Amino acid sequence: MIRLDDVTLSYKGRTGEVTALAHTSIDVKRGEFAAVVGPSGCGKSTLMKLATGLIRPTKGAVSLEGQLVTGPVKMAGMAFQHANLLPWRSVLDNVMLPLEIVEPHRSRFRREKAAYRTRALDLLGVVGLRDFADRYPWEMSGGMQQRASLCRALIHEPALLMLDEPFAALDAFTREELWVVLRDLWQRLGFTVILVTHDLREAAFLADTIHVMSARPGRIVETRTVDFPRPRPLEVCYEPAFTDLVHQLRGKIAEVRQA
Ligand SMILES: Nc1ncnc2c1ncn2[C@@H]1O[C@H](COP(=O)(O)OP(=O)(O)OP(=O)(O)O)[C@@H](O)[C@H]1O
Repeated sequence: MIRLDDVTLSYKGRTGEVTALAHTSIDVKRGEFAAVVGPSGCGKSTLMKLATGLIRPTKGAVSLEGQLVTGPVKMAGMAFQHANLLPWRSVLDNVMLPLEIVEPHRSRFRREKAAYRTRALDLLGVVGLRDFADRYPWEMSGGMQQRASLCRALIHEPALLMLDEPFAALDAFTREELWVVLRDLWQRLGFTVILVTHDLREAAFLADTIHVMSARPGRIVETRTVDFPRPRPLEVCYEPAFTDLVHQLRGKIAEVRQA
């Protein structure tokens, strides 16, 4: 589905060149849930920008469905640490925003507004916000806003969902609720995910594959397959095998931070 082939990315800053990623290769299969973890500043956000074509690699290649990525990709939905909902639009209108921008929906949106509205309401139903569709973002908690932001990222049915620390600003209980929401959305809709996170438990609970990155210049130093059976209940997080995996990941990150 998406491949980074021996990618290096250097930023040209005022104080010279900064190599954010060096010789990074990653291959995410269609429908796979991949997580990327690593120390602060290791280039996780850079990897997301490369994968969605927002920046071009200095060396190496990025391809999506076998096609070289040369500009911003349309088939990706994105969500970030802050929900960034527009305060003057209702939750429903926020969720429908990409439909007003992304082709081919944009051309159809006016004609088929009722059908799109039904799709948005269905999606809000899946994340438990059906009754809040007419509310405004400032009337909702951070967790509710992040649920709406996930719906907005998925409304145009992207094949690829890119998540950059989407739950980092939430308290521990809300974060776990949102893990379950994301797990259920992914199981129901079958999109491919790349999740960037500092939270090793989050990666271990949600992902099929975890890529561990080294400190700058970032590179993938380890890829782990997570084979806890699905559907995974939250209780899996209290099993010894889960705790062992999280400890091993933590150990690896500590090792590469010191390297
Ligand atoms: N536009 C830019 N110009 C120059 N340097 C940049 C630019 N964007 C990022 N960098 C540098 O590249 C490195 C990687 O940045 P990036 O944001 O990808 O890391 P990150 O792993 O997402 O960080 P964090 O975990 O702290 O969010 C950092 O050292 C950063 O300072």
